[in-house]
Amino acid sequence: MSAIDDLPPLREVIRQHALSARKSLGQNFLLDLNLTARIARAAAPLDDSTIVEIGPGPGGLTRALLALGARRVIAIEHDERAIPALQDISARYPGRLEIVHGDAMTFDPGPLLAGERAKIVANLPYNIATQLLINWLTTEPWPPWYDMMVLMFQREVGERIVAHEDEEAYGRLGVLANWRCETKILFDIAPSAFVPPPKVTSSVVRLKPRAEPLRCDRRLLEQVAASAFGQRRKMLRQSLKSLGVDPARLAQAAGVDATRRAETIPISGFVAMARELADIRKQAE
Ligand SMILES: C[S@@+](CC[C@H](N)C(=O)[O-])C[C@H]1O[C@@H](n2cnc3c(N)ncnc32)[C@H](O)[C@@H]1O
Repeated sequence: MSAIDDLPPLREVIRQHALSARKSLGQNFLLDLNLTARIARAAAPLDDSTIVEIGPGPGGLTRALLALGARRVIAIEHDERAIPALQDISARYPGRLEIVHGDAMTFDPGPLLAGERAKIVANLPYNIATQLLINWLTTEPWPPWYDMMVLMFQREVGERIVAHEDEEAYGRLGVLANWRCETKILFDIAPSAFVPPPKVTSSVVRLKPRAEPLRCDRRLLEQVAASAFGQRRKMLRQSLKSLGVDPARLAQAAGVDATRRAETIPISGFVAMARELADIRKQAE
């Protein structure tokens, strides 16, 4: 019997449903239910909450979320082989698990949530993890439909998500993530905890949406960050040329030193430049 419920151990579930891991689906399963419970607890309080889980696979994290009290779990899984295993979990927790056989890249949970607040919790498939996060971070309107995200990434991606100015991992992802959310790496998980083990260590990251991020146009902020970090070793007066405006004028109007490099500019500096870019482009119309 497992630590968290009276369902069969995950190794048995995997054998029973012939769920041999597929690399193309980013499948690295977590079989230790104490670890999945630790991830689920990071999204506390779970009582009364609705969880959107991406990629439940054989259901280790799903079981932890339900056993720890999540009122409703909407689980989106691409691999049809996992659906019967998830149906067994649903039978153990009647009315609390909704299984969606679909692609998280295109699935919109809006209609299922019908205005209900939710949290996103997932051990993400690494091949699409960053793109999924960007999709959630660029959701409009803001504040978004979720109150919290607790997500597992390769540690290198986790470091980019939480990075601020003057840190090596600081880049476009850090600007976007920390502009809109408070971010934190909670703990690491060693490759040996997974079946099959990935090549690198994983990190569990929590992101809490800011109610009022510094005001600017999200698309322009992304453009400025992409342009500045596209040539991260160059001064802004060079790297911002791709925006099609005078970089020195833009930086000066934003109160930013154009001889500095992208990696030294705080998020407030990028926001200021995005706002000035909007003004300069409007004047040019
Ligand atoms: C890293 S595994 C995690 C499995 C399970 N949650 C665990 O912790 O053991 C990623 C899961 O995402 C699923 N997946 C991959 N691509 C997907 C997609 N586009 N949409 C939904 N699920 C996907 C995989 O089939 C797999 O079950």
